[in-house]
Amino acid sequence: MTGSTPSSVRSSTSRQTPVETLVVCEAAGRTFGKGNVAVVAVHEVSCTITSTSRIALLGPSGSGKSTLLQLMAGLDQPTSGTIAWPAWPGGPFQDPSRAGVIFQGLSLIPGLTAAENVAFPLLLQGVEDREAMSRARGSLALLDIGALGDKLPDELSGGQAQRVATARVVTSGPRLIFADEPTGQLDHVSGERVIDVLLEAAAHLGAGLVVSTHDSTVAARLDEQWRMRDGQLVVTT
Ligand SMILES: Nc1ncnc2c1ncn2[C@@H]1O[C@H](COP(=O)(O)OP(=O)(O)OP(=O)(O)O)[C@@H](O)[C@H]1O
Repeated sequence: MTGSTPSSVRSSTSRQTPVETLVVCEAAGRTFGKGNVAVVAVHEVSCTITSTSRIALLGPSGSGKSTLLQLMAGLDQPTSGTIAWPAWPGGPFQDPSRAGVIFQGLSLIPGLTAAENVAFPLLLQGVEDREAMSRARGSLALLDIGALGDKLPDELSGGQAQRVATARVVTSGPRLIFADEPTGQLDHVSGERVIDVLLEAAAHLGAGLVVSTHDSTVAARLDEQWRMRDGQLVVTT
């Protein structure tokens, strides 16, 4: 992206640390259900995410991308194998300054405006109201939706809500950013903008970034393209 570092991100502490291992999956698997109805969503995946990882996760619908992201974010538990977060032995759980997830579906808090939704994790971190709202509005502007700060989630289109969710994650300054098809509902220009913001935030925060996508143009923006098929990570380039 041309231009300066996001102000909302810039105001977070800059982390110029060496490469750090953030997630280690060892033969991790996730099976839903039991017996005849069991679905193996993720099968024996071994991989490592570091603070400099910029990974696109590709694969057909149902291949296990979302499930793997949820496992790596600590939002779900493997039914086989292990997942570890060396920097946080207790896991990144529920801490927006550790891991941030941009979900596929709607994840905004209904009663809060777009700006309040973005500011919310900052308030939880103890940032003062005015500062939190200012940083929230800065992030919304960065994603070209600065005019929507006072709208409620149900007044937003799917693509606008997706960008608010992106703003919320990058503003809270996580060390791991997981984005599940963050450009799925966006036109090309808006999608490029979202990827710009994610890459800049990851660089500034020293955060590992994993983006699941069906869009090869989006995938090409990331350093590595990982492919999933039937729950397995089949190619890592
Ligand atoms: N909570 C669940 N209960 C039962 N099955 C599930 C659950 N979540 C996912 N699955 C199944 O696990 C498999 C992998 O799903 P997942 O959502 O991870 O795929 P995906 O690659 O992200 O798909 P898409 O590209 O469509 O988002 C699918 O067969 C899906 O139906």
